[in-house]
Amino acid sequence: MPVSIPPSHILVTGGTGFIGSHTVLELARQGYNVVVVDNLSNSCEEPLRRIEKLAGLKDRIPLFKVDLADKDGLREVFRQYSFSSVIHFAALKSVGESAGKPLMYYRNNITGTLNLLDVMAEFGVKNIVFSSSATVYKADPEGKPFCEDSELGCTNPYGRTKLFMESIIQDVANAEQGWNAIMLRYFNPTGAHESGTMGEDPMQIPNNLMPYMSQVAIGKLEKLHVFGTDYNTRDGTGLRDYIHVMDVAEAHVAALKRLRANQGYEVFNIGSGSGQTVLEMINAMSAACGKKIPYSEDPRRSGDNDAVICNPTKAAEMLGFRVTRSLEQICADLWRWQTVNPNGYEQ
Ligand SMILES: NC(=O)c1ccc[n+]([C@@H]2O[C@H](COP(=O)([O-])OP(=O)(O)OC[C@H]3O[C@@H](n4cnc5c(N)ncnc54)[C@H](O)[C@@H]3O)[C@@H](O)[C@H]2O)c1
Ligand SMILES: O=c1ccn([C@@H]2O[C@H](COP(=O)(O)OP(=O)(O)O[C@H]3O[C@H](CO)[C@@H](O)[C@H](O)[C@H]3O)[C@@H](O)[C@H]2O)c(=O)[nH]1
Repeated sequence: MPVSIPPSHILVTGGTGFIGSHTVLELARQGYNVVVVDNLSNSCEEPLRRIEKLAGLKDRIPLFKVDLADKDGLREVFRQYSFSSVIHFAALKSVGESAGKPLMYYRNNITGTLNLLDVMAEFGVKNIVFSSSATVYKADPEGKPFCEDSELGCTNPYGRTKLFMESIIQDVANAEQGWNAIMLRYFNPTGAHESGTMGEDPMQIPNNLMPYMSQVAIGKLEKLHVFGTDYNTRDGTGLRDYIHVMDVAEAHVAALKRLRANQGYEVFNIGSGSGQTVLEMINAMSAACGKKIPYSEDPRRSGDNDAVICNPTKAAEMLGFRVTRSLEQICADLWRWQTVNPNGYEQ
């Protein structure tokens, strides 16, 4: 009798969140079998229903409502499915909140990652793509683009959890044969899926520029606060490297393929290579939605840097990854998502 081998799956932690859900969509579209683990602390199940429709799936995407703190719950997922790789998005991500609640951030992000790595090792799953961030880089006063070997160092607990998690994964990969680990350091993911059916759905008042701005544009918030006009940039406002969330999703599929090259531990920047100031983003979003976005010029937000730009060369050369979506598309897709879903996934 031939033995039937169960199909292998990709485990996506945090797969109902903003970047996770767009990545699950891209994986499903490319024919991968996906299983999601998420405690739904910052998301809901609805994105999975929308992915199933968009990708034309006949079956539901399995979702385990498990907290990564629950090691037994995680083991049960690994007992039920055979995984070839894990994409690990699940984390708390607010820089400001992390300064006030550092222990919550260290506990959630680091304990969660330790448990995940333990269970992966127990079940012999040794391929991982990890969500890291440009926040791990030490601020550069001249605003030079960051390369993967630029100096590291960050000033907030959230960023430090990312640095620690990178180091933990690197140590595990160095200690034991067979691990392949890819750290993706994203710059500023934003935008939404072009269908207008998926996007970012902040549970509270958004902290980040683009979701805040789109809620101002639709009239849910009164005006945008421009944090600082005296930065060392072309118009004095903060400059960042914004990247379409579907480009970020595609970078994950490229990274999954790269895991097969058995290169051990690798780090890649994921950004466009060019930056826009806050005032330039206001103009781009105003053009997309056809109305003025009211704003006031306010003092700097503590901890912000002048310019944060990516050098994307390594990802282009080794992952074959390049951004294909423009700033105009980022704003148009974000606006479509906001107008079609003024209350996010809540219906
Ligand atoms: N959005 C950005 O600008 C950005 C930039 C750089 C890096 N990142 C990183 O990318 C990842 C995804 O970010 P996002 O913007 O999609 O955030 P998100 O909050 O939308 O998604 C994270 C998901 O993880 C889940 N989660 C959190 N802690 C968990 C736990 N202990 N157990 C199980 N599930 C848990 C949340 O419910 C949520 O669905 C995060 O690791 C974040 O730090 C995000
Ligand atoms: O209401 C707002 C929000 C932001 N900004 C400015 O807009 C720029 C972008 O800010 P934001 O969207 O909050 O992104 P960052 O502070 O660059 O941080 C993001 O990008 C990092 C990677 O570069 C990630 O690690 C963080 O989690 C993610 O929040 C900065 O100059 C802010 O000062 C405003 O002027 N008004």
